[in-house]
Amino acid sequence: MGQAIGPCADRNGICFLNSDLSSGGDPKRAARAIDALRRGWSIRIEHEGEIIRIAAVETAVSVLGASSLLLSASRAATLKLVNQRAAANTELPVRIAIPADFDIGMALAIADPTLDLRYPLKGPFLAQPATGAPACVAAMELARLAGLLPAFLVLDVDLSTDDIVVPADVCAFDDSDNLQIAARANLPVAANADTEIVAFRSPADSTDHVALVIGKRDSSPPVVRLHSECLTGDVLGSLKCDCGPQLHEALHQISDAQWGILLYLRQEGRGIGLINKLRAYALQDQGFDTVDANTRLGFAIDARDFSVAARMLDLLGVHSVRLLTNNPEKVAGLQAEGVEVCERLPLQIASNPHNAQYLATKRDRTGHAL
Ligand SMILES: Nc1nc2c(ncn2[C@@H]2O[C@H](COP(=O)(O)OP(=O)(O)OP(=O)(O)O)[C@@H](O)[C@H]2O)c(=O)[nH]1
Ligand SMILES: [Zn+2]
Repeated sequence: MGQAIGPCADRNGICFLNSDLSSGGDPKRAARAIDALRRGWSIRIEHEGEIIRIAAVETAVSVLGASSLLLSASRAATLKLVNQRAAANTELPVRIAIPADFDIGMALAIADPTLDLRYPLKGPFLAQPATGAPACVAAMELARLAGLLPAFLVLDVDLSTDDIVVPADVCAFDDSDNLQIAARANLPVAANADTEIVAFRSPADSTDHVALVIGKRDSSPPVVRLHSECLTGDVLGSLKCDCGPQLHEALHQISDAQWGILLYLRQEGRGIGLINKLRAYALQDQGFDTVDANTRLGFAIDARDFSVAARMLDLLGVHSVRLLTNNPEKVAGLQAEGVEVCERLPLQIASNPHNAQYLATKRDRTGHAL
C-alpha cells in the first residue's frame, strides 16, 4: 500500500515528533491561529525559544518580508528538490529560498499541485538545512485544520503582535475529551420516523457533529455507522464516490435492525476539508487516484481520527457496536478508543462508471473490504 511521505502520514505528526507536545496545549491559541491564517494574516509559531513567522501562501496578499517558503515533504518530493535528502530529513516539511523575481503568483504556482500542468517549468529549488521541525510540522497541521494548502511564506520575525502558538496548542485543538451533548430532539427521517437527532459540541473545536439514534433502544449492541461528511456525495448526488448511496443504505439497514445509530462526522474529504478535497478532485481529473491526490497536496491519505466517534458513543451510553463499514481503520480506530466492535457488517454499494476507479483504489490501496 502506498504511504504518504512524512509526518503527515499520521495526523498526529506533531505529537509523535515529541510526545511532550501532546499535552498541556491551549486550543484557544490554535483556534486564533487558524482564523488568522484563513484571513491572510501572519502568525508566529514558537518552539523552545525559536520563533518562525508565517503566512499561508493561499491567502497572503503579498510576499513582502518573505525570506523562504515552507512546503510539505511530499510537495518538496514532487518539485524534485535536488538536495532534499542531504539538506533535510525527507520525512519533514522543507524550507526553500525564495527564487528571484518572486511574487505571489509564483508562490501559488509552487504551492498548488493543481497548477502544475499550467506552470510546468519551475525551479530548480534548493532545500535549506532543516531547523525547527516541531514548529514546521505544526504549521502543516494548522493548514489542514484551516482547510488551506500546506504551504507558507516564512516572514522575517519582527516586533509584530501576530498571534503566537506553540505546537502543543495544535495537538490540543481537536481533542474530543470535553465533547458534550448540546441539544437533542425528535427528527423523523425518511428511513424511520422513530428517530432522534443528538448534537455534540466541544469547547476546543468549532465543528458540530451529530448522531441519529434510530428505532427502539434495547440492551443489544446497536448497528452503528460512522459516516464522514461528503457535501458533494451526500447533498449534491455526486457520482464520483459512494457516500450518498452509503448514507441512505446505512439509514435503511439501521432502521431494519432493532435499533442503531448513525454518527454524521464533520470530516469532509477524509479530514482535509471541502476545498482541499476539490483540489484532490482536480488532480484526479489529471489522472491521479484518490490516494496519490491527497499525498500530492501534502496531506495524509486519510487524515481522520475516530476518537471523536468513540466519545460520542460514550456520551450516548454505547460501549459495544455492530459496525457498518468496509474500512478496517474505522474498526481499529474505535477499538483503540475502548469501543468493542462485536461484529463488522459490510456496506456494499453497486458501482457506476464514475466511481468504479475510486472503489477499486479503496480496495487495492487503503485495504477496504470491497
Ligand atoms: N480527500 C478525499 N476525500 C474523499 C474523496 N472521495 C471521497 N472522500 C471523502 O471520503 C469520506 C468517505 O467516508 P466514509 O464513507 O465515511 O468512509 P470510508 O473510508 O469510505 O469507509 P466505509 O465505512 O467503508 O464507507 C468523506 O469524508 C468524503 O468526503 C477523495 O477523492 N479525496
Ligand atoms: Zn463522497
